[in-house]
Parts: sequence; C-alpha cells; structure tokens
Amino acid sequence: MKQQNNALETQTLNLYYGSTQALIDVDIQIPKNKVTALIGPSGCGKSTLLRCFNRMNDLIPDCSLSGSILYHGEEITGRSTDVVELRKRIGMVFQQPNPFPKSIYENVIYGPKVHGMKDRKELDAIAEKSLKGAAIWEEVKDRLHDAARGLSGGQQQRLCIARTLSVDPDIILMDEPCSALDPIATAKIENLITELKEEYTVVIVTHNMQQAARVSDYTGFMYMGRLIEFDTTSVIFERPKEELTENYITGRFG
Ligand SMILES: Nc1ncnc2c1ncn2[C@@H]1O[C@H](COP(=O)(O)OP(=O)(O)OP(=O)(O)O)[C@@H](O)[C@H]1O
Repeated sequence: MKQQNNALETQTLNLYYGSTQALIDVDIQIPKNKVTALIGPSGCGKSTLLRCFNRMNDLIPDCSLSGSILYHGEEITGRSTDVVELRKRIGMVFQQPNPFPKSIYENVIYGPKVHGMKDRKELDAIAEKSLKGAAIWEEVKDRLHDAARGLSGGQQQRLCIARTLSVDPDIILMDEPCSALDPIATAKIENLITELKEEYTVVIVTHNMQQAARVSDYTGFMYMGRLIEFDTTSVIFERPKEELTENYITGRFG
C-alpha cells in the first residue's frame, strides 16, 4: 500500500452556503505530525475549510459541497462515512473555551463515557493522560472534582484540548484557539501546540500572523474562498511566490 504522508487532503473542493460560494477549487495537502496554519483576511473561508475536515459543515442547513476530502487517503464526503467515528479521530477546539457545566474530571471523561466506557480505573487513567497531554494536569490534579467553569480562560481552553485528546484522536483542528486569551495563556497554548505535533496532526486557523509564524510548520494563505498559496511557513513568511500573499503578510490589507 502506498505510504500516506498526508493526514488530510482536498481535491477541487467547492463549498456553498445556499447559493453563496465560500470555497473555490481548494486543493490542499495537510502533512501528518506537523502544525499547519490557515491564514487570510476575515471571511476568506478559513473556518469553513477547517470545518470540512470533520464534517462540521453537515450541521449547517443549506451547505453543500463538491470535490473530494481525503482522510489518510480515504474519501470522507460520502454517506457511508461514520461521522461520529470521524469526529472522534478528528477533534476540534473552538475560539471560546466551552467546557460543560460539570466538574473538570467529568469534562475530560465525557467522550469516553458517551462511547460506552464504564470502568472507573480506565476512566481515571484516561483523565490523567489527557490532562497531562494538554499540559494542565499539575494545575488541576488536586481539584479534579471542582467546577470546570471556575478555571481561568486559558485553563478552560487547555481542559477543552484535554477533552478532545480523551477519545484518542489523531488530528486536532483549532479555530482561533487563543483569540479569547491573554498573552500568558496564549503562550501556554502555543507551547502545547508544539508538543502536540509529536503525536498528533494539528490544523490551526489564526488571524494572528505572528502566531502562525511561531507555531506552524506549513501555512496556507486563503483569499476570497481560494487557497492562494501553500508552503512551508518560512517560505510563506520570508519569500512568498504570490504577490497577494506578500501583500497580506506585509500588512498591506486584511
Ligand atoms: N453558516 C454560514 N451560513 C452562511 N454563510 C456563511 C456561514 N459561515 C460562513 N459563511 C460565509 O462564508 C464565507 C467564509 O466564512 P468563514 O467563516 O469560513 O471565513 P473565515 O476566513 O474563517 O473568517 P473569519 O476570519 O472572520 O472567522 C463568508 O462570506 C461567510 O459570511
């Protein structure tokens, strides 16, 4: 079997909200165990593309698409795709930390419990592993049964990352994960993203170009629904090939 180095790939992906086209002929390849950033001005389609990868756009009425989306080489746009399983493998972290109104512990083991795990020892082990993986274990290990919403915003976001890790994903999609956080909490999440790529593939949408430059290995620049340029982050930021990319990263628009 051909070695598959891309975790995700789209081919001629076109997406419509009703009659409005939000993605136009997007061909992108997201390498495994790397951090890929999607950048571009507001409304260019970054979040829409991110949501395609775990079929979150299915939840939006009137949304339709054509073209291919491949997950480790397998088509995932068809009816036969098990979307629940897909979302387990491809987790998502949102702009606003959104812990459930439950304890820290209950938040982390929520996914495994929903998927049928009952054994307390196993759940405890998953909670510890996931919280460690999200670099928040030391801060919460003595108060696992306190309310999650009592944590700071940055801690809540790391808890949400732990909740994503608890169902054993291999890809983590992040939609502006730091935009609601202060600089210290942001730095912790950025460090965490760098650690996560050892085990996971990360795709991050960000408005913050410095953040894209700091955390990502590859960057895609989008503009008006198109992927204008995709390359290593150093090429995109230091010697982009497209004038539009250069204009954007030098702050001439956006
Ligand atoms: N649920 C929706 N229904 C209809 N149109 C939508 C929906 N979500 C996004 N759009 C439209 O699709 C286009 C792309 O939006 P999207 O949110 O993907 O862009 P973005 O680059 O992530 O923007 P931002 O940086 O502002 O979050 C925009 O024109 C937007 O108005």
